[in-house]
Formats: sequence, C-alpha cells, structure tokens
Amino acid sequence: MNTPEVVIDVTGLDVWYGRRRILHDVDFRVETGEIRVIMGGSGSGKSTLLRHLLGLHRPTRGCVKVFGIDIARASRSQLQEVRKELGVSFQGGALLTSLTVGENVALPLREHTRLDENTIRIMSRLKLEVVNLGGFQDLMPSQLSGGMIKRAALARAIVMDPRLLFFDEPSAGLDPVVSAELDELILRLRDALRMTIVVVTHELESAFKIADSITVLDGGCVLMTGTVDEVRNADNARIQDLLNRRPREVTVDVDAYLRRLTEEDAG
Ligand SMILES: Nc1ncnc2c1ncn2[C@@H]1O[C@H](COP(=O)(O)OP(=O)(O)OP(=O)(O)O)[C@@H](O)[C@H]1O
Repeated sequence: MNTPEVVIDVTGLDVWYGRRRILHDVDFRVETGEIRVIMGGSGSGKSTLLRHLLGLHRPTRGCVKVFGIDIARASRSQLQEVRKELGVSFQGGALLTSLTVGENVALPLREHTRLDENTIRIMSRLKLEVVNLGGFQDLMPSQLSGGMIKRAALARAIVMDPRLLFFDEPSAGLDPVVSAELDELILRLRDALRMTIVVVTHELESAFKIADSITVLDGGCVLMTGTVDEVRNADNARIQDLLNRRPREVTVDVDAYLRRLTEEDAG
C-alpha cells in the first residue's frame, strides 16, 4: 500500500446516537508525516471522531477515508489492510497484568503475523528500546511507573510499524516531567520512524509542543484547524475560553434535559 499525501480524509461526517446529533458536518484531513492534535472540552466529540477514524463505527452521513479507502464501504480484506497500518494507544488500553512487559509488546505480532518466536522477541525488544525501556522486557506491568506503562503501551502500539498512530490522552495522570518526556518521544516517532500521528489531548502545553496542526472541536463541530500560532491567536471566543480554561456559560433547561433522558431510554 503506497502512502498518499493525505492519510485521513473525512468529509461531511455526521454522527447521531439515537436522536442526539454528536458530530456536525465534520471535515478533517491529515497529511502524511504530520502530528495532528485534536483538542476540545469534555463531551466535544473527540472520542467519537477517533472511533470513526478507526472504523469502529459507521458514520450516519459523510465519508471517512483512511489511506484513500472509504472505511464504510471497504471490503473486509481492505479493512484488514488499513488496520495493519494503524497503531492505537488508548487511555484505557492498559497492559495485561498477567503478562510481562515484553509479552505485552509482542502480542500484536503473535496475533497478526506468523513470525517465529525469536524474531518476535527481537522486534519487541527493539520497540522497547525505541521508547527507552530497553532491558525491561521481563518485568511485570505492576513493577512499572505510570509513565513507563504509557511508554510500554506505546511500544505495543508501534510494534507492527504502523504508518498511522492514534494516541488518546498520552499525558493523562502523568507528572509534568514524565509528560514532557512522552512529548519528546512522540516527536521522535514522527521524525525517526516517519509516522503520521493523531493525538487527542487536554494538555495545552503538550499540544503546543508537539502539534504540527490542531483541530479544535466544540459541541461536535470543528471550530478550526490550524497551526499552533493560528489557534493561539484565533479570534474566536470559544477557542479562547478553551485555551484560558474559562468555563462556558451553561444554562440548564431541566425540562429539555429530562426529555432527552426519556428519549434516550426509549432508544
Ligand atoms: N455510545 C454513545 N451513545 C450515546 N451517546 C454517546 C455515546 N458515546 C458518546 N456519546 C455522547 O457523545 C458526546 C461526545 O462524546 P465523546 O466521548 O466523543 O466526547 P469527548 O470529547 O471524547 O469527551 P471526553 O474528553 O470527556 O472523553 C457526549 O455528549 C457523549 O455523552
């Protein structure tokens, strides 16, 4: 599979869950070799967009193309081809506690390739070295710190040499120094391994350090996509609220809230 200039091309994506519209006419393009950060407040639709990019859900309307393949219309073998090129490191995607660090990293190779044991071991160790965990393969996850667990999970996400890496909240729960180390690592993956990387994060400092471009989501809409400076200087009150951590003004309509709950219960 050749790598096209545009790795992700989403046009007019609408997502409804029941009667609630979650994503509104989202356009989202990511080019080869860039680090794109998706930013937005809680409930703005970041995870929903990510799930559609991974082909875990079908769009209600619109088109999601990854490596030029329309995810909703792809055959099973095309989807498999695409998925082989994706690495995913999710917030909840912790390591399996009953396996060593090395066995955790080796899992995708065991599941998706027919490589022999020796090659699998070498490849997993190499990836542990990439994330600065060389020599840690025989430890159990419980013996690692939070930052090390994130890095080990990252080693597992890149063990198949994906061309496109998704990283959900890399800095969540980490102290600032460890979080900065992880930022360096993400930059290294782009530069040394030429990966295209999509990162969802709440951490502004981290976003500004690693992003080639940032997409800001709010209420399921793309407010803007731009460089770090463009987003920082955006003449948009909602974006400035997000950057300055100002809470939005919320007026709660109790009747509408209760109505929505009943509608959701009814399916
Ligand atoms: N499976 C689902 N069914 C119904 N509603 C959902 C579902 N998944 C998400 N939602 C709703 O969609 C909206 C967007 O959720 P999403 O998880 O995508 O936001 P987010 O930006 O990732 O939030 P956070 O930063 O808190 O993880 C929320 O209002 C959420 O309640």
